[in-house]
Amino acid sequence: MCGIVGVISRTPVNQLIYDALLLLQHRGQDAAGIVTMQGTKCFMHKARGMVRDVFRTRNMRALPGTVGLGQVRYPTAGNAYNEEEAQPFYVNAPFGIVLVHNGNLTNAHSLKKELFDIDRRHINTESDTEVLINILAHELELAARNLPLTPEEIFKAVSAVHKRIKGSYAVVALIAGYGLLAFRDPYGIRPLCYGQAMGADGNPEVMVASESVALEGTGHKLVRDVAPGEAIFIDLAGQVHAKQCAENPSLNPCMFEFVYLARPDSIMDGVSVYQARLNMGETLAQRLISTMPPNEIDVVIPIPESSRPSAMQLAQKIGKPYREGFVKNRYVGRTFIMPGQGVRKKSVRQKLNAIGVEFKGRNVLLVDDSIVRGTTSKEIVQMARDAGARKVYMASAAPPVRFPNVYGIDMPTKDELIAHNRTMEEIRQFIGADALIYQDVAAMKRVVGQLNTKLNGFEASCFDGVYITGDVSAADFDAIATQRSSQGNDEEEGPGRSRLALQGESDTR
Ligand SMILES: O=P(O)(O)OC[C@H]1O[C@H](OP(=O)(O)OP(=O)(O)O)[C@H](O)[C@@H]1O
Ligand SMILES: NC(=O)CC[C@H](N)C(=O)O
Ligand SMILES: [Mg+2]
Repeated sequence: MCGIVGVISRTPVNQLIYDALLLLQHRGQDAAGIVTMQGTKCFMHKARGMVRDVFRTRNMRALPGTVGLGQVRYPTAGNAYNEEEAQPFYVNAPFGIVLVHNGNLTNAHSLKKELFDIDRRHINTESDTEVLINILAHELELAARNLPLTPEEIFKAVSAVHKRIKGSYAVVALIAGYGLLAFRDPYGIRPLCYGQAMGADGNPEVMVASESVALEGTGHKLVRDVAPGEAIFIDLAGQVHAKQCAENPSLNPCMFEFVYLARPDSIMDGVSVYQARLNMGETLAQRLISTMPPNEIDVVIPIPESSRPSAMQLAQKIGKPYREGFVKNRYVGRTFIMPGQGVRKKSVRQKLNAIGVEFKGRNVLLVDDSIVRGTTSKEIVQMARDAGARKVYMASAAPPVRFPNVYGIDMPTKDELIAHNRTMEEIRQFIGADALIYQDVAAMKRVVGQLNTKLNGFEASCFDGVYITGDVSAADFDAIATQRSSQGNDEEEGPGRSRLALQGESDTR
């Protein structure tokens, strides 16, 4: 889950894209990049780090033009430390294409070989996005017959891309001299929406983004989500052309977006993320009431940040006070999307600190949105005990995460998941809680699904083991897991340099 954005305006877009990326920062903390286009010339700046660290005044000045796109990266292929894998990617032919991608291709390894052997294209990084842009370039080359390039030809190329690539992808691409292309995989796994605003000169401006919060926060009005399999092409005059390019599209957004990834103030595929989290809290409360007497609980405490809506609703439902027992250091990013277990573990303690008075002598119910590797829960339960809690119960607003994810969440192997091959009792012992309660898979799907009856289902493979695209082979799983683990994502940054420091450091460029 990276954050992507693209915009077509009549006035400079560098600041607008920067602002949108800041609003999408929660989707990727490892690298950021922007490309703008003036005439047919493209300008790019990308580097490792958070948005505020990557773009300095002089970088912003070097991004002229009224069309552009940007990305914040959370790697699911390749390596967090490789600057060359930061997005956007660029190919010079045909026309000049710049592309940003959120998702993960499950057949990147075989496509890479096909690109070299048949299409005569060389891929120089481990990034699946480099594969994707080359497939698009190849298909656009075949589809474009005469100049000028038409939207129909572009859509033909996207149809061909859908046939070749597998996995999840929300894409924004800039075609030099023509405009902005956006498309979404046929299952609608990763989110993509677009909106409009009156530009500074009174002309309409169109923005495409991963989440509606990026549109809203930059003064754009959400028009709609891009449909699964659909492509939209926005020409340089700001006119939006749209076409369904997939044969059997079906809307199955990633459940983990609603559980954790997205911001609560976003509306995704017609579902309010905030409401989804409230509903999960409510149904978790019902489950709790039926398995454990609420009277044994003195207080409900959320594990900041993402669990707050669920914890609040749960507390209200069981009639117990909701208290903020942990303070979050606002300068530490999200731990789950940090690369490497070592840094994730260290970061939990640096990110959260207990307020003793909320724990002392009490039976506390800690609520998190999800328990994935158990890094957070294990630390937090101990912190609650250290702060004087009598009993520490733990509740997860999502069901156990038992299966790897291959669609854009970086958990490619079963063994890293705390709930894989462990009984409830074993998980409880691992995290050290006095009791442990999880959401139920069917209940979660029901209470989120009821928020938009037009959804065909969810991509919820990490919870139920069902891979929605139905085409992930054992070899694909192996290739993805091997590729990730061979990339040294757990490596230290260098003498004395922690990842945390890197994320917040200022530089004097
Ligand atoms: O079991 P784990 O492997 O620890 O993963 C799950 C935890 O990670 C996430 O928090 P994170 O700190 O990333 O972000 P948040 O501030 O949005 O909650 C999530 O909200 C859980 O707290
Ligand atoms: N999380 C994502 O969407 C990652 C995009 C792409 N697979 C990368 O690793 O850069
Ligand atoms: Mg959390």
